[in-house]
Amino acid sequence: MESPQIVRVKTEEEVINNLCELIEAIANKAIESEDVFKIGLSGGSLVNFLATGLPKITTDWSKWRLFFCDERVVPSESPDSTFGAYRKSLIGSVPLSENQFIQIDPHLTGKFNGSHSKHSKSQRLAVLPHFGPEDAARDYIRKMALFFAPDSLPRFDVLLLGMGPDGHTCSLFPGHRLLDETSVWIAPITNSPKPPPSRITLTFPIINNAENCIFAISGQGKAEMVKRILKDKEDLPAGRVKPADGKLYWILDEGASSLL
Ligand SMILES: O=C1O[C@H](COP(=O)(O)O)[C@@H](O)[C@H](O)[C@H]1O
Repeated sequence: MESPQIVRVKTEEEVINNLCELIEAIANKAIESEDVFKIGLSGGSLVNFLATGLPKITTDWSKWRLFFCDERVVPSESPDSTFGAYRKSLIGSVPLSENQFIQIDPHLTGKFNGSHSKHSKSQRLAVLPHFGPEDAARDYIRKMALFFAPDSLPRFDVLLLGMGPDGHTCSLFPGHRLLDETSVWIAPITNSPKPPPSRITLTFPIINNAENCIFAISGQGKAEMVKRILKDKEDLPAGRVKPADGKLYWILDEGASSLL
C-alpha cells in the first residue's frame, strides 16, 4: 500500500469540501472508464458531511450505485437506519433515487426464510420480536455480487469510512472476533458495543480491496484516537484499513489532527 495521504485543514467545512471534491474526481473518472460509479457509505457524522457537500458537485448522478459499508439491522423508518438517514437528508437534495441505494432487507430472519410470501412487510414487522442480521448479511452479499465481476472480490471505486472515538470503523470494533473474519464479504454482528446491537458490516478483505478508502474526521473528540492510529500506529480497527492496491486518505480538521 502507498503511504496514507493525510490532508489537514482548519475547519469541518473544509473537511466536507475536500471530501466531496475528492469523491467528485473519483466518481467522474470511474464513470468515464466504467460507465458506473460504485461507492460504499458509512453512517454517523458522514451522513451530514455528504448531505452538505454533495449537492455542490457536478457528476452524472444516474451512474451512481450506493452501497453500505455497514448498516444497522433495523427498519429503514428507524432513526438508527443509515439508509433512512441518507433518504431523509440526501435524496431530494441531489438527483438520486432510492433504488440506486443497494439496501439491506432488515426483515429477513432464518425463522421466516422461505415463508415470506405469507406475510406482508408490516405483518413481519409486527410478528418479529427481533430482526436477525445473519440472513440480512447473506442477502446483501447476493445483492452486491450482481454489481461485480463473478468469482472475484468486489472492488469498490471508493469506500467512505468513519471512525468512532474507540477506533472502530464500519461495524468492526476493537477486540471483536470479526476483525479477523476472512471467509465472508459481509458479516452479521449481533453484539455491537455501540447500539443498536444488530448490524451487518463489510469485512477487511473487501475493505482493503477498494481502489480508494477515505476517512473524513472532524472535532477534538477524535484527536486522541487519530493520534493512536496515525502516529502511535496502534493496532485498532480503523488502523487496519490499508488498501493493498489502492489509496488511503485521512481528511482531518484542526481539532481531529491536534495531537499529530
Ligand atoms: O456506528 C457507527 O459509527 C461509525 C462512526 O460514526 P461517527 O458518528 O463517530 O462518525 C460510522 O462510521 C458507522 O458507519 C456507524 O455504523
